[in-house]
This record gives sequence, C-alpha cells and structure tokens, in this order.
Amino acid sequence: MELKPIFEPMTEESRPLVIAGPCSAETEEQTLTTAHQLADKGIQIFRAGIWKPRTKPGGFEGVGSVGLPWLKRVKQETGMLTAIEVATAKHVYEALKYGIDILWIGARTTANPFAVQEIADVLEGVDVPVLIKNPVNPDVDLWIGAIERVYNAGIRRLAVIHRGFSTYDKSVYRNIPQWHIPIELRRRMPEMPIICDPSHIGGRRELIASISQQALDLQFEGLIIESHCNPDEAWSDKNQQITPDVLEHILQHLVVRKMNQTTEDLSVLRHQIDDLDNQLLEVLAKRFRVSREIGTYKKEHGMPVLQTVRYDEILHNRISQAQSIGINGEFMKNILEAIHEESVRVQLELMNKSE
Ligand SMILES: C=C(O[C@@H]1C=C(C(=O)O)C=C[C@H]1O)C(=O)O
Repeated sequence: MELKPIFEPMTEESRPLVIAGPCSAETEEQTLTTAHQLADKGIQIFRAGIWKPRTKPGGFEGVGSVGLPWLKRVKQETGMLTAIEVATAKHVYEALKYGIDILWIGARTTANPFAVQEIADVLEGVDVPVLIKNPVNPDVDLWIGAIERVYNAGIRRLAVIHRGFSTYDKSVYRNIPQWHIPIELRRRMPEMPIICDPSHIGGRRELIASISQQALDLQFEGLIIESHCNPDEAWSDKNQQITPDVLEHILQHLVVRKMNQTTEDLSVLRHQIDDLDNQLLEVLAKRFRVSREIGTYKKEHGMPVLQTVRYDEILHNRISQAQSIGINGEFMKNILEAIHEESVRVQLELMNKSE
C-alpha cells in the first residue's frame, strides 16, 4: 500500500496525534464550549458523534444533520479539524457537504463488508482522511478487508483506530484490548498509523491514562479520547468521558518513547531471548513426539484421544506451579490450552491414518 500521511505535517515529534471531543454532539452550546476548551489546551482535531449506532432502539441516536453546522462553527472559531463517524452513503454526503475534515468508520460498520463497500463507493474520487475502527469481533482479516475496500476506492490518507473487542464475559474493560490484534495488523501493514481509543476500550475514566500509555509503549501513533465539558451530564457514554482539564493532565503525564533503534545493550539480552526461544521450541517438539507415542498406544489399545481427567490434572498442577514462580496463571492457562489442542489434533490425525 502506498499511503500518504493523514495530516501534514506528521512527524515523529508530533506523536501522539490526539483527537478529542464529546462522544456525541448534543447541543450547539455543549459542542462549542467543549471545542473551545479543547482548542485552548492545544488539541488540533475535534471529534463528535452525529449519528450514534445504539445497541437498542430508544437510546439517544445522535442529533443527526442539524449538528453538522455546529461543527462548521467549531472549525471556523477554533481552527481545529473536525472528525465524525459515518455509517452510510448519506452520512458521507452530508459530512462532505458541511466540510468535515476527517471521517471514521465505526466498529459495527467495519464488521459489515456491505456497509463498508457502500461507504467506499461514495468515497471514490474524494480526497479525505478516513480512519477505520477495528471490527467488534477480533478478526484481523475483516479489519484489513475494510481497509482494502477504502484503499481501493482511492483513499490514501488512511489510519486505523483500535477500540477493543466486544466480549460476552465480564471484564474490567468495556471492550477487551486484545493487543495482539493491532500488533498483528502492524506486522502486516507496518506503514498504517494506529490510533488507540482508550475511552471505548476502558469504558471508564480511570482506565484512560494507563491504556493510553500502553498504546504509546507499543508505538501507536495516536489517541482518540472522548472529552466533554460536563461529562456527568453527557447524553451518551458519560462514564468514559473526561473534561478537557483532565485530558490535558493525562496527556502531560504520558511518556513518549522515541528511541526506535536497537541499541548495543539490547543485543546481548536479545541473544538470550533467541537462545531461550530455541530451547522452548525443542521442548515443544519433544512433547509432541511423546504425545504421538501416546497416540499410537491409544490407537493400538482402542482408547479415546481425549482424556479429560488427565488434562484437568495437568491444567491444575501446571497453573499453580507457574504461579508459584511468578508466571501469570491466565497466561499459563492459554498456553496449556493451545498445547493441548494441538496435542489432540496430532493424535486424531494419527488415529485416522489408515495403515
Ligand atoms: C497426551 C495425552 O492425550 C491428550 C493430550 C494431553 C496433553 O497433551 O497433555 C493430555 C490428555 C489427553 O487429552 C494423554 O492422554 O496423556
């Protein structure tokens, strides 16, 4: 992909790029007050939701097109660029008609290729920056598919927004970050800027600073943070919005690590890591060899592959062993589950071989 910077100038020094503004534009006064406060703090890009995709009908679905002239005023009075979410062709037309500078595609929309294609089709021939949020489900290919649809429409000023992923299980997060997904996107598309959305990942004000710092530590390029002049009275997402004052405080305390190159000091430690990874691989290969032998035995003796009592015992013992030497139990569980799944697959393959 041949991308252009989303904004000029975008330099290493300008990291992180910050986009801030209320979840929703509610009234002209709330929009303008918040915008002026943010502009006074040096924020250069203002976000506001105009059309809000709500889980159930009856919630506040955004003010709609009447809010677009308010954003035009924001731009005229503060000089900030304006950004809104678009989910349909009509939204794109309206946004462009009112001179909105940046469009973003929401997580629910990204999950739907028909909707993304509809938006891409109307963007054909338009030069506007587009930010693509991750789909609600942790599917990196679906995310990349949406990026490609927009890219194929000729949009070159592209970036993605990592806003976390929906989960049925209770979690401290509103949308679990699953950092490995944006990391995989970075591996596959190294030139694609990634903007983190700590407001939607955390769902709570208290989590915004730490999630933002994590994003910066992963070299993400920007942050999109919900900020409202009076968060407790917000019409949507009040728990995750912060005042421009709090936003300024958080931004001042973020540590931006600029050192990109590997230093000599790291090379010694990295050799150690290489060495340890080699040992891990050898041990894993040995374990699968033994598992194959067990599989052969089971085949000869008519035993089923899955042995839940044994598996349960392994999980239980290894997790407490791990915890006793300072390894996170949840992490150990994930590793053991992955190993077991592969071990069972290897044995099943063996069982079903005819000879
Ligand atoms: C290796 C075995 O087969 C399966 C795989 C296991 C493993 O890899 O640890 C454990 C139990 C079984 O479900 C076994 O029965 O011991």
